[in-house]
Amino acid sequence: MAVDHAAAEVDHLAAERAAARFDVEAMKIAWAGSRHAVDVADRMARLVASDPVFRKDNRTMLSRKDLFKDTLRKAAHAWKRIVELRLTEEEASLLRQYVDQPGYVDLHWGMFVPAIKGQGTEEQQKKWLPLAYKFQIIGCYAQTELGHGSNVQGLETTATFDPMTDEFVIHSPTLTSSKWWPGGLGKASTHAVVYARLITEGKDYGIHGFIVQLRSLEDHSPLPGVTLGDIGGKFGSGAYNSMDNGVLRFDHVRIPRDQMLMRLSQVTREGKYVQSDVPKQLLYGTMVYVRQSIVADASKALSRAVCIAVRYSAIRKQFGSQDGGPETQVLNYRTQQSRLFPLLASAYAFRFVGDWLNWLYTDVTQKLEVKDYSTLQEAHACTAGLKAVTTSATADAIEECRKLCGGHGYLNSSGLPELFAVYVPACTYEGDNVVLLLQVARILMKTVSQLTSGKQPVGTMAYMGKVQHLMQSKCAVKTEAFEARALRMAVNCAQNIGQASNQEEGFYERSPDLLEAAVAHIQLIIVTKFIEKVHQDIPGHGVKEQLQNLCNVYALYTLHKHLGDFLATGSLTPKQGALANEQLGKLYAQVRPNAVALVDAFNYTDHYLGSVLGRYDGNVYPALYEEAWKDPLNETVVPEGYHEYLRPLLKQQLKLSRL
Ligand SMILES: CCCCC/C=C\C/C=C\C/C=C\C/C=C\CCCC(=O)SCCNC(=O)CCNC(=O)[C@H](O)C(C)(C)COP(=O)(O)OP(=O)(O)OC[C@H]1O[C@@H](n2cnc3c(N)ncnc32)[C@H](O)[C@@H]1OP(=O)(O)O
Ligand SMILES: Cc1cc2nc3c(=O)[nH]c(=O)nc-3n(C[C@H](O)[C@H](O)[C@H](O)COP(=O)(O)OP(=O)(O)OC[C@H]3O[C@@H](n4cnc5c(N)ncnc54)[C@H](O)[C@@H]3O)c2cc1C
Repeated sequence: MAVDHAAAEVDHLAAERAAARFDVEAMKIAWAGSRHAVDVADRMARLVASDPVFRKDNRTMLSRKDLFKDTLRKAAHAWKRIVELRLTEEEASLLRQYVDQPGYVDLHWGMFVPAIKGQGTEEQQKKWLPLAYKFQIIGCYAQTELGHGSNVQGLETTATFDPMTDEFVIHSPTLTSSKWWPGGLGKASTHAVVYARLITEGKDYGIHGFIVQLRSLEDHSPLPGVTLGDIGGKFGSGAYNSMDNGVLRFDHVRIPRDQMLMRLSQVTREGKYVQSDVPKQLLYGTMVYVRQSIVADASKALSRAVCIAVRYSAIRKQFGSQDGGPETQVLNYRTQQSRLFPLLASAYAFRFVGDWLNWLYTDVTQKLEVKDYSTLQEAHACTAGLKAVTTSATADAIEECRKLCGGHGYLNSSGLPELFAVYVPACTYEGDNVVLLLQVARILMKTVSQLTSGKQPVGTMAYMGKVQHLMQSKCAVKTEAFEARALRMAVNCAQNIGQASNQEEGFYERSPDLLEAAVAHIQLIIVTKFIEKVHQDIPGHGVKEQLQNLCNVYALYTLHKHLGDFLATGSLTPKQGALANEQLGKLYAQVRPNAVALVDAFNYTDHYLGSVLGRYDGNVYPALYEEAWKDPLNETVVPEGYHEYLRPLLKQQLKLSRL
């Protein structure tokens, strides 16, 4: 009976796949970006999935110590494979992604190396990068302190130049100046890029980066004057606990002068501070780089959750049978569709805006090389804003996917609890989302204030130049409604701030509204980039149509969810709002037969998904049943503790009942 039932579920996914109205292989290419991208990702995913060292199904059952050791083992094994197989940078980075276990390597490659590349001189790069590339040193990014994370200018660690010895003295003057949070710092790193206040000739020049060795390269013990360790267990079982986020204190630790990252500014042998002719914000360049990669990462995390929820919703049946006929797949419920399909559309939306952001980042970097700083603000606003909007939406969506899977979604074996626990700090790290949106809002206010002086906004702000038209128009076209909403919200905020006695006070008072204006601006960017994508030539039977549908779903769902904004700003009439909702229902019906194929296009292996509910073959129930028995609690039939705590209790009850 159980076996028959399982076979029927497997057939269900086959039937879903057969019903799809587009070419899945071509959609894989549209999702990944090219045939090459599909092939290389597929190869790396299979390499990881087929290697027993990379097994991760027991991860949530490991103690913190075992989990950490497992992470070290996986990282070392991954490196061995990368070297043995002579993998390219692209292949190696994909391999690490598919290993799918947060660890020191993420910060080594993701922040330590980029910080040296972005802020080190050529000479410094020549010295340090080869060591890092060969893992002769392991580095992390030590910026945040116990007392300050968001307010980078408020950091307290000092780097005081000593002209007598030509050294900097790195010191933690207070408890709150202890470095706190850097990943890889707690147990693994030998070096760090440390951000500290540069003091020379008695003057504080603010925050600068320094390369500091922390541990002996012989026996890994902390160097004299360095105190360091792990900051303790974090949210969720397994999850981010594989990472050794650390604490670090310095007691007058000396480093040579040439370990200050000197691309942006220098200290001479005599102790003179020299500022290069580059904007000082380039100090924040590593954060900009990581924020853009976090946007690409959002679509990965979201698509994994959606893949699990869609496949399981096609398998799961509840109600709907009369006189013993088949029950309804929960995917057929309109409510399930209206909760799930916008998330599917968001995964595609974030994927494409992530690609565009990567293009923008590359373009800005090339301009910086030739000292063109004109697009720096645009890069900051787009990376900060998109990082904030996509990570918040993704964290919420993973939790929604858990609920969409009912009770079984709460099991670790569904993969969703761990995915959520690993993902949710993305709303905080690399800039708290609210803090980042307020940065976007500042730039919006600056842009609005310049409109009257005739300065034409450029890039993603260009629409604000159509101020006359957008403030008055009735919007018939979808993008125009998004533009009008964003602009009118920004202009409202600017007018309200203008009425305050001083600008800063006004900004502070209006910050909740500013946050919403920033979200509106960023959502406009996401919608615009999705539309631009579907206007491109996209090969493959039915692929463009599916993407067009998803683009409409994303835009109309966003519009529906924020209808209050559109109505309050007069960007849409209530009637248009109601029509949009009607339309959305029709679009869901078009997505329905394609849903399983649309998540197949992500091309994830079962290993990477890590979910019994999201299995490609749909064989969910036997897998769930089998998985339960693997829990250490089931190693014995009678639990440990029975003799101490259950038996005496039960015997006591027996005695009492005999009384
Ligand atoms: C396992 C899953 C991993 C998934 C990740 C996937 C991929 C990532 C790859 C690798 C990474 C690996 C693992 C990732 C895991 C964890 C990593 C976490 C690492 C960290 O977590 S690492 C610490 C990050 N910590 C922050 O993120 C602090 C946030 N806090 C700030 O960032 C600033 O502190 C701010 C901006 C709030 C205020 O700063 P402020 O007070 O100095 O500035 P102010 O507001 O006065 O602005 C003055 C002028 O600078 C401009 N401006 C500001 N920022 C700029 C920028 N970035 N670029 C260009 N211009 C900028 C303004 O627009 C203005 O311009 P103007 O003068 O023209 O108006
Ligand atoms: C898993 C994880 C990994 C990390 N890895 C690293 C790392 O490798 N290296 C590193 O240096 N750091 C790392 N960090 C630190 C991280 O970058 C900071 O935690 C982050 O920048 C937020 O700063 P905070 O903790 O000071 O938050 P706070 O700024 O203290 O935020 C607390 C609250 O105050 C609000 N708030 C703060 N300022 C304002 C404002 N101006 N206006 C309105 N509201 C405000 C925030 O919205 C939030 O609600 C990591 C953090 C985590 C969780």
